[in-house]
Amino acid sequence: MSSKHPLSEIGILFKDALFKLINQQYAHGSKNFHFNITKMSNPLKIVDISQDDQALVQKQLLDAATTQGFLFIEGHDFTQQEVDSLFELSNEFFKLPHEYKQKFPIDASNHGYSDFAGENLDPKNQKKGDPKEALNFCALNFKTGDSSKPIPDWFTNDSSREELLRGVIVRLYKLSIRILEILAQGLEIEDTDGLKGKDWFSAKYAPDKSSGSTFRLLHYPGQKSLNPESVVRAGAHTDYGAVTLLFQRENQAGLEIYSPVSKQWESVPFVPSNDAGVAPPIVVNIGDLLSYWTAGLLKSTIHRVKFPKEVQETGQDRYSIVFFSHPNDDALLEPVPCSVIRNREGRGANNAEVKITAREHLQRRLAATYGW
Ligand SMILES: O=C(O)CCC(=O)C(=O)O
Ligand SMILES: [Fe+2]
Repeated sequence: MSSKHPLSEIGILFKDALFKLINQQYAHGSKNFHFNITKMSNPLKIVDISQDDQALVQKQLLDAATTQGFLFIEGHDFTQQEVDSLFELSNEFFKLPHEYKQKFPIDASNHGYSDFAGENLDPKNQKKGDPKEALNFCALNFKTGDSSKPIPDWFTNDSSREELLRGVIVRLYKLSIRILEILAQGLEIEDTDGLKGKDWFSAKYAPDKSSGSTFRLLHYPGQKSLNPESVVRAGAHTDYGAVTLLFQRENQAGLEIYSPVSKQWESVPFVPSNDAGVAPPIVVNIGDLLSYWTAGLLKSTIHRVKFPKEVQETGQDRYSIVFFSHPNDDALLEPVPCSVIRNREGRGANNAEVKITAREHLQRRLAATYGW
């Protein structure tokens, strides 16, 4: 278990206070809170990471990461067919008998099947766990895409399922590293001890060393009979890692962010691809660890999943596929050597008295979520 440290405490106190404020507004039915959600517009930037002008990519990515903390990226190399197959796989898995899925219960490392109501992402404000089920793959080796922990044999008994899974896991890891390199360049991190500034974050991402990185399949059943305004499918939370990548599907909306810019809940829509063969833009967000590491410059934005009215009317299930990218467990979260972060004195990892590892950071966040 990690030892507590004052700055993280301050961060948690701040978040608790913010959650409380949000929930007070919620309880009082504040119009601003409920009805200012812009349904069809997209509050997030879409950044094409394959543009020739990489300096522009760096600027756009950094701008999004320091404002909304969420963005879409296009110019990745995932095909529509691949993402369709992945959702098909997830769909089929969740259709398997409940008794089968329960044979792989989620463990203390966050690996395995998390049953309905098994996870409470907002324990301070929500009595019951979220109405969703999930399958987490942890202890991942990114040279092979394998987990060193048991995963349901439904995947491993079929080579096409296993291949698909492994390939996607490795490529999501690589894409997250690419994003971290672009951010490092945008931040103009200095070269240190033979380490290029560009590699400051990614140097702590050895593919075969243990990390908190998690690949996750999620299923939120549709619930036609419920009141959409009152039901939360995934409680308000921030992600724990460095960056998160998320695939979602058309007509299965529900993701919302508490925007640091507008100070309101905003819907994250599904954005279709411009090219039929290419998968839609991927949702990317900054997690707590990277926010801590960058002394709060990059924003780890609170988000949740709800039942928007249209989804409540159709009774659509939501499936999402998420990759939480974390540095190696032993990565020391040392102050980032660049002027824009150095100037943020006394915050996050800039506090010289407080040096924690990525593993310590993760352990305390998981403990809060699952009530360990
Ligand atoms: O399903 C979603 O869109 C959100 C999932 C999420 O935020 C999470 O699992 O951390
Ligand atoms: Fe999340």
